[in-house]
Amino acid sequence: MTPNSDPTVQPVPAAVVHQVDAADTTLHNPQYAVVSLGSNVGDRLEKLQSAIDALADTPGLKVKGVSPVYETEPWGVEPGSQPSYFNAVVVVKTTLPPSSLLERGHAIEEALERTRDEKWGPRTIDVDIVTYQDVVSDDPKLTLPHPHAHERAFVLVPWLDVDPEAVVPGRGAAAELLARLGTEGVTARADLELSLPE
Ligand SMILES: Nc1ncnc2c1ncn2[C@@H]1O[C@H](COP(=O)(O)OP(=O)(O)OP(=O)(O)O)[C@@H](O)[C@H]1O
Ligand SMILES: Nc1nc2c(c(=O)[nH]1)N=C(CO)CN2
Repeated sequence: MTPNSDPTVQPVPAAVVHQVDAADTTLHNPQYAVVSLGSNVGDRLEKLQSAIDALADTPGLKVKGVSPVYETEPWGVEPGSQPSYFNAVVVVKTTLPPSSLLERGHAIEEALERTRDEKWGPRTIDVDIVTYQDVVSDDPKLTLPHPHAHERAFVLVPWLDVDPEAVVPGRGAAAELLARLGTEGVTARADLELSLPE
């Protein structure tokens, strides 16, 4: 039988071949992203762990590293106006594009009953995309790197624990940025631990 003589075999349209090839490239080309987690309402450690577990349950995403836990003074608000945060940083390897990773972050925030009452208000959980590879974008829906990452010691300190060579694209080495900022208000909670899901 010649290749095209079987009447049950339909030719695959070129557009579909192209899409499948593109998807295949993505599947074989996972990207690294850095995600910052913060909680200052409820059982803060449990919220961070639930967010990590939910990230690990995401198809197309593997959690590669989880930082230690830090207790941090609320940044960007009146001192004493909010409870302290627990913060951590997670490194993930993913085939999800940045927009889908953001959507997943929002879904995790919703599942953990995050409310959005005020800018930088207290929250059960905050899931921020710090970097997605070395992508730079000023889209307000997803700004990359995160527009405040370079000025937040509560992001840079745990990030440097999991990646001492970390770089904020367009801003420079995280270690140098942190040296300028200082680590005041960021305290290691060595008595607490987050686990990397199996
Ligand atoms: N890198 C990013 N990571 C997460 N959200 C982002 C990012 N860039 C832009 N956004 C947008 O910011 C919007 C507001 O996010 P959110 O309510 O979590 O802000 P916030 O946590 O109060 O402040 P901040 O973003 O300064 O930490 C989101 O709906 C999202 O579309
Ligand atoms: N210490 C600390 N301060 C914050 C945090 C946070 O996660 N930790 N998140 C904010 C909004 O995303 C605003 N301020």
